[in-house]
Amino acid sequence: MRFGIEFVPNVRYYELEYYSKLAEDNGFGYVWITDHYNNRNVYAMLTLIALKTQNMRIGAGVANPYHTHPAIIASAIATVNEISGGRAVLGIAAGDRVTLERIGVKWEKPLSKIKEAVEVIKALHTGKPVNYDGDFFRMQGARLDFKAGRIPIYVGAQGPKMLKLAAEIGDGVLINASHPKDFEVARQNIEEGLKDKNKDFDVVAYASLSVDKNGEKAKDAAKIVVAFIVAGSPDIVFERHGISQEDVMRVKTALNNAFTKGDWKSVHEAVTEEMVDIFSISGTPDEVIERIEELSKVGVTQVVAGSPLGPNKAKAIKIMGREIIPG
Ligand SMILES: C[C@H](OP(=O)(O)OC[C@@H](O)[C@@H](O)[C@@H](O)Cn1c2nc(=O)[nH]c(=O)c-2cc2ccc(O)cc21)C(=O)N[C@@H](CCC(=O)N[C@@H](CCC(=O)O)C(=O)O)C(=O)O
Repeated sequence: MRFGIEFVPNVRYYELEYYSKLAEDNGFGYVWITDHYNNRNVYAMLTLIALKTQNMRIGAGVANPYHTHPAIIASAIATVNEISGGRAVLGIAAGDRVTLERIGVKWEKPLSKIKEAVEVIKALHTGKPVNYDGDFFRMQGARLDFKAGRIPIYVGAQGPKMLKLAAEIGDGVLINASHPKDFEVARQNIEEGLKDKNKDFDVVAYASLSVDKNGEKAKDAAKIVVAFIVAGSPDIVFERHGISQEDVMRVKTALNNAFTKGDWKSVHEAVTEEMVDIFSISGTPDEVIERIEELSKVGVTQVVAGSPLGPNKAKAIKIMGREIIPG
């Protein structure tokens, strides 16, 4: 099992630098930085981490070809690859529709857009001149004037068609999920995409994780993040896990109250223990290990620890290093 960690660059750069170094010192093999226009720039942060770490693979988790042209993504991640001595990985996905529409980006045809973007990026990374005539992207003799090196491309995917596409075109897939049931379903689409392809493929559980010696404290710390995941999840996931629409609505209403009236306590009350179990990997080190073992049984090959990591971030990273990530 590989272990990664996700950071959202909504903190000062020196905090991100500290936590990334701490993660490397505690055995994490991958660090993934999210990409939203309103946060610090993903490539600038990846460069900072490249300069401050030695071994961890460092990735955009995830870029999108809506607010950034794939030629720029190709160049930017290749630059990080050069700076890091060949440690870059690229995560790419359709982007967060609400965030993109806030900056007037027309968000349509995500499957075709991702397929074309990955084709363009791969072509540019060969170093040869690229001619490409797609529905979204056109290239006439485009070429990077520096060596990109071999950069694995992972696709962020939740839905069946995107999961299949990820397996067809990618080196791995980043799935925002924490429960084995979701990976059992995803695996069918992945296997369909992998058919007659002879390649290593990294199935990544890009999960909300919260660990502490005190399991209840850990689960409680996960509740706000879980509330956002619940609010953004499709009905098919609630049906799969038997979560009632009433419970979902209670969370959405509570989140709304939190934003309008600052009442975050009601969010904690609306998020059930069951939701924490389904939408996060939370609890004591033993409980986290148990879930990781369950995920491994359904084909997960990398667990990425996403927010909140624990009631205390630094302590949680050290607990992961000491008690969860094998020596
Ligand atoms: C678009 C959506 O794809 P999805 O992969 O299921 O979900 C989208 C999310 O993965 C996407 O929003 C990601 O960008 C979210 N995301 C992040 N989004 C960000 O903006 N920034 C991040 O840093 C980020 C990190 C991240 C990490 C892991 C991860 O899994 C996702 C992450 C979907 O609806 N897929 C359907 C296909 C929809 C479809 O058929 N579309 C047709 C027609 C649609 C039309 O007519 O417009 C088509 O594309 O041609 C499916 O897979 O079945």
